[in-house]
Amino acid sequence: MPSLPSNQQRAAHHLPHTGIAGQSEGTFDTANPAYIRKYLRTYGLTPPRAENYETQKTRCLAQLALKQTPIEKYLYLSTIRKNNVHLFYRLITDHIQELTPLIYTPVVGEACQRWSEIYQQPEGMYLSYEDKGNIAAVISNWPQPNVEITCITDGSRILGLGDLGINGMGIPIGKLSLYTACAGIRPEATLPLTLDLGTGNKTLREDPLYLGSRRDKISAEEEQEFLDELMAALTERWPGIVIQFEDFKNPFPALERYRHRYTSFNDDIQGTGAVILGGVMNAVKRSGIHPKDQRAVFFGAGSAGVGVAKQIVDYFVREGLTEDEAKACFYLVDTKGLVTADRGDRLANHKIYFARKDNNGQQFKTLEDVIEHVKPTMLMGLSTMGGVFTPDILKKMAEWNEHPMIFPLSNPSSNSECDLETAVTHTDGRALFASGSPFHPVTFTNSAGETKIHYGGQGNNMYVFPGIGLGTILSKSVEVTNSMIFASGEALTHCMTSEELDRGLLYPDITRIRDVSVVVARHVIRAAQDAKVDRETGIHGLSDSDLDAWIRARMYQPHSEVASLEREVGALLSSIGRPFPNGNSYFPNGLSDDSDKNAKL
Ligand SMILES: NC(=O)C1=CN([C@@H]2O[C@H](COP(=O)(O)OP(=O)(O)OC[C@H]3O[C@@H](n4cnc5c(N)ncnc54)[C@H](O)[C@@H]3O)[C@@H](O)[C@H]2O)C=CC1
Ligand SMILES: CC(=O)C(=O)O
Ligand SMILES: [Mg+2]
Repeated sequence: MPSLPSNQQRAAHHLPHTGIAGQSEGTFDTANPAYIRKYLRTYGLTPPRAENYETQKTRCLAQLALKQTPIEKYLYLSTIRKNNVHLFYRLITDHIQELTPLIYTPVVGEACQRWSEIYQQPEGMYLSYEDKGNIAAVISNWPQPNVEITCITDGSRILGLGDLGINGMGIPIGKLSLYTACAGIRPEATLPLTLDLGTGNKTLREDPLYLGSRRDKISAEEEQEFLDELMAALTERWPGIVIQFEDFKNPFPALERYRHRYTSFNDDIQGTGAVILGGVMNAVKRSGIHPKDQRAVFFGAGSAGVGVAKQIVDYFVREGLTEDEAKACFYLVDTKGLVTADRGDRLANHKIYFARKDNNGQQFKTLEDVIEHVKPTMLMGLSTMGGVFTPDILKKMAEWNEHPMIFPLSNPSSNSECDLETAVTHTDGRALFASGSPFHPVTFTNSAGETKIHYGGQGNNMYVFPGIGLGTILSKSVEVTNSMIFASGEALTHCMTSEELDRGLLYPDITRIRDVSVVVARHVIRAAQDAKVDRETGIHGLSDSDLDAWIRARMYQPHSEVASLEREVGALLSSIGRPFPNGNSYFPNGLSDDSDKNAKL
């Protein structure tokens, strides 16, 4: 007769509660019925009543409401994730719109600024420059055996907040929480990773509470050697792992070096490029202006600015423009003004592609000058400079365009180049608007006396990276190709409902993000198949609806965790000829099988 699992087997199945994100496995879930608690050996360790999800949620939301500050709310939610990971994800998925700003931008920005001050528990892995030569050994300390995706930062450019060193850990944790909440990647398959490679932030280095090394930032060559060892160590331990780079100050060299060698992508260049591509495709359609007549001013010519501009070039080329014609639609601006070939400074490599050569020796120093010169149809903000899209600039955009595209994309909210209300007010309610961080809807009466509620789109890579990760994992792709990235952004245009279009949205309603991630993942899988980088060949012949169903069946559902535990225990009981217990009451006869005497409560 098959025996009940030994304590060791149970322990392996339900890893001990160490406080690492994703590890609590619902062990102490107050929704677990008594016989499950007995199976898990947690009977008596939680209050007696087995409650339903709604009751749990009511309590959590009431406790959350009692927290006074955003950081208190952030910490409260982190504690729930630590104590009961499934409850955390039930809360987030059921209240995605209200709770995402607390675990992601904008509040994660403040959490990172204060990370060493508010630190309470381990939630990810830290690797230091001193670990060079031993990275594989350190990685072997990560207790979860089956990691499928990691998000890595060195903290050197956290949102628009600058170099925060290891305090940037909030970002990998927040991003990976969204992989789980939005795309159903199992929590224990995610690894938040922060590199302690020194920091150029002197204030942090001198802060006695700072939890990272006091060294100055290592050189680019040292960083490359470190990353070479890290990439090899990660794939050695978890072959097939998807590696997402996030919030590095200069991410271009690593992207070029690893994109064809590892299953990796850069979220700030590629994920942002894709998500804004999706919003721009919708906005261009709405504006009625053909791509050849579009003129785009990008305030900010860094990783995100260049990544976004390049994706839109690809889109314009697909719409019939030559690459030169498409490129000519873009005017990039950095701290020194319009990026031109003859500006007199040595341009960083990533800017050279977009450097203007048609300026006849004239240089344009300020955003206002560039705007007067270009009279753009779209204005993108990826500069980290809050409030630079002034009422004057917005009024001009509305003078020149029936539907000006205004995309202040810098994070967090305080760095947004303008807010929704300012954009709506100074364009007489005609702006096509998307921002990196969310803004509340605005009610506005225009000059014709019409009153309308305006909803800003959230042009944030969170609409695509979860689906990119899911599609890449499920298709077992060896590489994340440009075509997979483009497909993820284009997928967003296929997700809009007629009701969302009527509301003037450029992005699907965030409450539908899990459905959206399925569509994004499907498009990513199809692109991987076309590029022949996938290894999951069994799904090649599936129709779209069958592929969607196949994807959904593989997504983690936090609402099904108790049920799946019940199935597990039920199968175990029937295999040893025990009746399945009725209701939540009591485990018949206790777990007193001879093979596992200690299991008896
Ligand atoms: N909405 C989204 O999904 C995303 C938003 N972002 C946001 O975009 C911003 C920029 O990120 P990255 O491009 O990665 O940073 P970056 O540091 O690579 O680039 C910043 C760019 O802004 C320019 N800039 C800075 N101050 C300026 C000033 N006073 N005047 C003119 N130009 C100025 C810099 O010259 C540089 O070209 C950040 O706030 C980040 O949060 C980044 C990725 C995704
Ligand atoms: C959203 C994001 O990735 C950023 O602001 O860096
Ligand atoms: Mg980022």
